[in-house]
Amino acid sequence: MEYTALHVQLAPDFADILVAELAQAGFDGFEENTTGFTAYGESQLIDMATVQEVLARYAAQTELTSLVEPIAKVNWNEAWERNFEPVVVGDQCIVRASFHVPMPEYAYEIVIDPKMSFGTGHHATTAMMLRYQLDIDHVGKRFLDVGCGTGILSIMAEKRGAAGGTAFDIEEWAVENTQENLALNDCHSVHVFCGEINRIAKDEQFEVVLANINRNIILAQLPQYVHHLKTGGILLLSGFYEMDIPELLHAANQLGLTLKQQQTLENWGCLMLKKPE
Ligand SMILES: C[S@@+](CC[C@H](N)C(=O)[O-])C[C@H]1O[C@@H](n2cnc3c(N)ncnc32)[C@H](O)[C@@H]1O
Repeated sequence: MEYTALHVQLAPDFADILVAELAQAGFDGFEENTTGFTAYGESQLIDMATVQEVLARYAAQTELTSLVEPIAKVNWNEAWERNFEPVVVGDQCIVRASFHVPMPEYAYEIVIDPKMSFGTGHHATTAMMLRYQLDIDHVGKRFLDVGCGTGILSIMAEKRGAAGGTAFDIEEWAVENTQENLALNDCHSVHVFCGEINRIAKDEQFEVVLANINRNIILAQLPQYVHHLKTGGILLLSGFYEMDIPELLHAANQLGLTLKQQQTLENWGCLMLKKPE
């Protein structure tokens, strides 16, 4: 397998948004440094025309330099061990890697070895999803984790007392990583598969649906999330920008959902929605 590394230097204000756009163009690993970041991805999955368009657009707005380099292999263990600091979410939860010292003083200690998957709690969208998971009742409930990445939201759901759930992702490596991280956290109630939401049985419903993906996928799949959500159930959404909230709320209202809470962090948005009884 061949990989591509894209080294980018730019003003920090633009980094998060650019990372999101590059992720949509096929890059799936990001390593921050003091002047920018390096994006990694499997060469054949990267849409280089889109990448060039995106870089040109950012270069017109801010000082940006970039260098594309083919690389044989990414040593993810080295990359994330260099960069992964434990991250505190709310005041009860810590997300750390397996090589950090245990921190049992936190009510929810989540151990993540992310490798190439998204979802360490460092990203604003994951952090906001986790914060809302600390607010909602999971006890005895079943959940659906759409786009599970590292599996972090499923781990939190089980630690919060959920009876079990289903997690899936379109990326095989994310599914493998979710399975590894579930095992690291002694979570055994989650069924994980590689694929899309249409693989969920038509009549299967969940009390909690978690989807931290992106604006376009959420808008396209919202009817399916609602279909698989039990009445009285909670849908948590993130992965979109603050400016997309009105459009997403409108779509959610059209489908009969009511807004319970909303939050924003670093220009990203997160919604807590309810399917009325
Ligand atoms: C922003 S990450 C979120 C990861 C994790 N759930 C979190 O909250 O940190 C989005 C994940 O969705 C996956 N994904 C993208 N499109 C998808 C789709 N149509 N169906 C399922 N997963 C998808 C990506 O591979 C990625 O792992």
